[in-house]
Amino acid sequence: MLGEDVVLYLNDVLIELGDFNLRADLSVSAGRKVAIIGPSGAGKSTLVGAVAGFIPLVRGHVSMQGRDITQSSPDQRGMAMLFQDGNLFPHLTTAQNVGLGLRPALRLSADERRQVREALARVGLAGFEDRTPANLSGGQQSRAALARMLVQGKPLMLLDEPFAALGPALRDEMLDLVTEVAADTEAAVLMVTHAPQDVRRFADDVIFVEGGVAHVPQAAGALMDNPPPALKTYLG
Ligand SMILES: Nc1ncnc2c1ncn2[C@@H]1O[C@H](COP(=O)(O)OP(=O)(O)OP(=O)(O)O)[C@@H](O)[C@H]1O
Repeated sequence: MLGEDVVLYLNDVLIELGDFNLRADLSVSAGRKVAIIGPSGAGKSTLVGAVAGFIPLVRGHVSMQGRDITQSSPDQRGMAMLFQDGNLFPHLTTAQNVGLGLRPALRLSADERRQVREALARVGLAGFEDRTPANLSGGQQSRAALARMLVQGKPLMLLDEPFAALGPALRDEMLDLVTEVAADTEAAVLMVTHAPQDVRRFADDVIFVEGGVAHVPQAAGALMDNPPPALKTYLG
């Protein structure tokens, strides 16, 4: 039996995309920050896509907090997601983009509008409510997307290289903000990244994806200090 604090469980999962296969049999505990790393083309985005429900499984089951979501659509899975691009709708204001996290139809109550304002203030965007994304910097756009995750308050946040386009200092700021948002909402985080320094800054655990397998999460510090051969080769 799995412990009660397991938020995500991939049970004997097999994913196939054309000739590509990926296996995963692992769990993520509540509140853990997990980096997904591995060589290009190893299947990191595929793993996240399967967890999010965009890629069907050939075999196995995905559970969230004990609920089998294998057949659930992405919007029914109870996760918040952030991807590399396209996180904000260009025709909506910052406040509306965040409000979508509460209500897809955007008819917010006074209390929900207050939540949106508070979330924007929490990520350093007070006063930016009425701007559209085109009038925000890259870092501000990332902050707005994180504010949306904050109001969603889901137990799992999935991020696929959301800050790849930002410079190193800004990336560090955003990773710290993800940590704060996750702490506020007590969410676990699964984040794809290419950068070993991101792992050290952010992650409690690492899922190493390589050779057609998403390996079980291992403690980040010990793994990075003493990587097994395949990880050592990847890290260079
Ligand atoms: N729709 C598809 N049909 C067939 N093969 C696919 C499809 N999508 C991805 N693949 C293949 O699946 C493998 C894993 O791709 P994926 O994007 O998950 O890798 P990744 O580890 O995220 O890579 P990167 O670090 O370069 O972003 C690759 O070999 C890719 O070519």
